[in-house]
Amino acid sequence: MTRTMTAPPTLAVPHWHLAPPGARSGIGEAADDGPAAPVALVSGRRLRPLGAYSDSLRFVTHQGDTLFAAAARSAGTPGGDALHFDLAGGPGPAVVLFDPAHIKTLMTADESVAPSATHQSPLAPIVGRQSVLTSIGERHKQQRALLLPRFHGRSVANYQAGIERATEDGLAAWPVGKPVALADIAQRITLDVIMSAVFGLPHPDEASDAERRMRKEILRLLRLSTTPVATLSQVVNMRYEDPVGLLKLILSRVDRTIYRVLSERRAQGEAGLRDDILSLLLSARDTEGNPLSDTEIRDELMTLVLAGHETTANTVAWTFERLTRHPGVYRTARRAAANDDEAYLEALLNESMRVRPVVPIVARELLAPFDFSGSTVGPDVIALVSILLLHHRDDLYPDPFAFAPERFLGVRVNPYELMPFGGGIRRCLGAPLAMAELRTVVGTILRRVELRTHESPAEKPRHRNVTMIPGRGGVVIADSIT
Ligand code: HEM
Repeated sequence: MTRTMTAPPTLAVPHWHLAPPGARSGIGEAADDGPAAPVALVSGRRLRPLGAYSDSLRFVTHQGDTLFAAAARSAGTPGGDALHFDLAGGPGPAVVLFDPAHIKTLMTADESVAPSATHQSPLAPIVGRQSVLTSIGERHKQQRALLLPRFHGRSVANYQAGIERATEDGLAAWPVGKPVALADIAQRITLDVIMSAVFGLPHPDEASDAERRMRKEILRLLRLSTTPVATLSQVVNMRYEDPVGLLKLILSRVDRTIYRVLSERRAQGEAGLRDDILSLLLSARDTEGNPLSDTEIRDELMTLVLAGHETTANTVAWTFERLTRHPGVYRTARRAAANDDEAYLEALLNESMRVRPVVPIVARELLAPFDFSGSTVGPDVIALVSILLLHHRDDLYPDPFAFAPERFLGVRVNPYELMPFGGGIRRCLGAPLAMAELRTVVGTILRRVELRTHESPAEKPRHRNVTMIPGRGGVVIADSIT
């Protein structure tokens, strides 16, 4: 991608997602000369617990608006290519990065000085502390090495038939002529795919009673997590490593069903071993020959099921939320899908994940001082990579708020300029599976479903745990399905 600089920013709307296609973000301006001075996003001014909590809540619920406004304010000032803040009740002092050079420094740093901070994320109390997502160091390396082969190359090809079957089922259940939240339809598809990868179920109908109950409880957990009470519970849980309050109550129901599935499979012994991830975990041994405990397996399963389906489903929903508001792009995409134009489909998915990254932020812990363009940051600071801001830099993406898949045609993507799957040794484990699902689900919908385009305002992004999802689930109306 080329860097070009033009006029000052014109993002004159209260919410970033309503910015017109020609608006500039202001992010990516060269700094004036002068000593680098970190720019405060939230100052230490408000030290009263209530003020701190309202800042935390605003950051959780309006992350994009907060960051875009702060980044535009500081753009072009010395040190303005990073934002600093400190939210009491949150992770403590933090720096927000959105410059590819800073991000590369961070992502390629040794894990001993910049480990993942996922164990402090809102997901940690839910998935537990022993999973590939939340562990660090040697344990993370082992967990990742164990699981990686299941999410790469040939293994993903093995899931293809399941992805196609789940997509067919999803289309069959889609009512014509009625508004539907595409996230719901896509979620059923991606949940089926990940459940069969994890639990080896050829079809949901063939699941045992315990497995069906577990699926139901997981769906209930997801539905509850969209409510305002859940957002509040998320803020409350930021202070604790283990779940408390409402979250604890909800999780204990889900956990009971997971442990029931585990004991069912353990009881089946050799006969219970299938070609699935649960079997892999049940037969795994650590360096001393000990099997994984039930809690360790539970944490891993919960991680894979949660990380593995909601993200993908909401990427499908965002893709069509954008397409139905851009009739010209939608027509081009349908033609491309009908002609099996894989390059266009890939560019479309890149553009969709650029403008609406479902995981808008990833975190690392700075255990040593880091130099970001002359500002020394750390130790003991959380570095948050704002994927959302990175993806809207004027210098990398001219007209950053426009939805233009062709910008990615014939372009070799730089991994520090487009990073919907994060980066470094913590890059999304399931990215190849996610891409396979997205190609099939988005491609099939483009080919077989005629969607009504419309001019209603963009859906408001809603922040749920670590994800940014379409506020209404990506509402679309199918005029016909063939
Ligand atoms: C479009 C869909 C998806 C998106 C946008 C996405 C995004 C991400 C991101 C941003 C991270 C954090 C990376 C970092 O810290 O640098 C991550 C981690 C992870 N994702 Fe995904 N993901 C998707 C689908 C999946 C799927 C299908 C799975 C399947 C199991 C999965 C499993 C994981 C796991 C296990 C991790 C933790 C990796 C580690 O810490 O080593 N994700 N994902």
